[in-house]
Amino acid sequence: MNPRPATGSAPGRLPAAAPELSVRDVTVRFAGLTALDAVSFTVAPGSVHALIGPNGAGKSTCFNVLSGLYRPASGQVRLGDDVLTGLAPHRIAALGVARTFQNIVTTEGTVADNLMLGRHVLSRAGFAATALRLPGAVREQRAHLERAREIAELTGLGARFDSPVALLSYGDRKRVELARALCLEPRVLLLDEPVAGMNGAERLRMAEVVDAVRAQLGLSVLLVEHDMGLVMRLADEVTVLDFGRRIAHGTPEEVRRHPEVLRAYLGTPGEDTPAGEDALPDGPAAPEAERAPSADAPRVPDASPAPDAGPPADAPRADTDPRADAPCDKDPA
Ligand SMILES: Nc1ncnc2c1ncn2[C@@H]1O[C@H](COP(=O)(O)OP(=O)(O)OP(=O)(O)O)[C@@H](O)[C@H]1O
Repeated sequence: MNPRPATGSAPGRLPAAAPELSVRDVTVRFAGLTALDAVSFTVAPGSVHALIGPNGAGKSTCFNVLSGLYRPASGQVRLGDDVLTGLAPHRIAALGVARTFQNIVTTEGTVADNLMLGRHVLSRAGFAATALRLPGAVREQRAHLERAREIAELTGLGARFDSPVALLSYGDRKRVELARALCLEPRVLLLDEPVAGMNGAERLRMAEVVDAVRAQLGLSVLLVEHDMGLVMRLADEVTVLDFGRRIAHGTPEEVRRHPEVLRAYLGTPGEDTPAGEDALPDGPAAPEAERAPSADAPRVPDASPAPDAGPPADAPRADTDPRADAPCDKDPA
């Protein structure tokens, strides 16, 4: 495994160029349910790649595999030459893969405090040196603080750097979450529904920030998002999942007219949509209950594991369980 360049020694430095993130034939099962079925895709260096699909398609499960929360039953994830499959979340983060979560958990401390938490992984000074305020440790802290401030500026939080997070608007707090992930100096950023719950202005702001981050830091972004307007605007490539299978892949324009994608989202076969007409809505996807049901299956699978053979009781649900933030190393099968 290639050790990651030590950004801790030069906290202001740009991260090394993003290597390719490759997901190959990844399968995850929860008891009898196959949440991911031999899914493959590649996030090209420096690109924004969207992973979309209706509720229950397997997007969060895929993120949990990529960030080390779940171990797949089979398949492999690689970042350049490094195999990520089976590594603990903190080791994956140290190799340059950072993620945000759907639910905001940040309510404590100031923006600066939260961003410095993100820098913690890169710190070289030990606890004692920091506590004793030895000169080297003080210098390092100062450099990290400077870098955290730069990242706050980049994400539009510069003026809020010393503000308590609890006083920020929802959109600002979501950007604190993004900025905290960026403080790890990632080469690949996994964004899990970054605009969920935001109003139109906040969505636009987040889109601008993601654009700026990609352009200025040169990292790759893997985006899970229900807001098709955002996906179409930001993504270079899109992979579409449905019931754990990859049903389409291509540019945003290609997937929005793909018959399988139409079927999955709208419950209608592709030929019902006149040529040239957009397949997917530009705004946020309609709530699941408002969508037409698929011809052959319910669109909201039962999220509960089978009572007799489900995953461990403490397996994190990234979308509902705050413990999903806590590093763990569960095999869901
Ligand atoms: N911890 C778990 N235990 C049992 N089943 C699970 C677990 N996590 C996910 N599933 C199931 O796996 C399937 C994929 O779920 P996942 O959350 O990955 O979908 P998703 O595409 O992220 O959906 P959403 O858009 O609603 O977040 C669903 O059928 C879900 O019920």
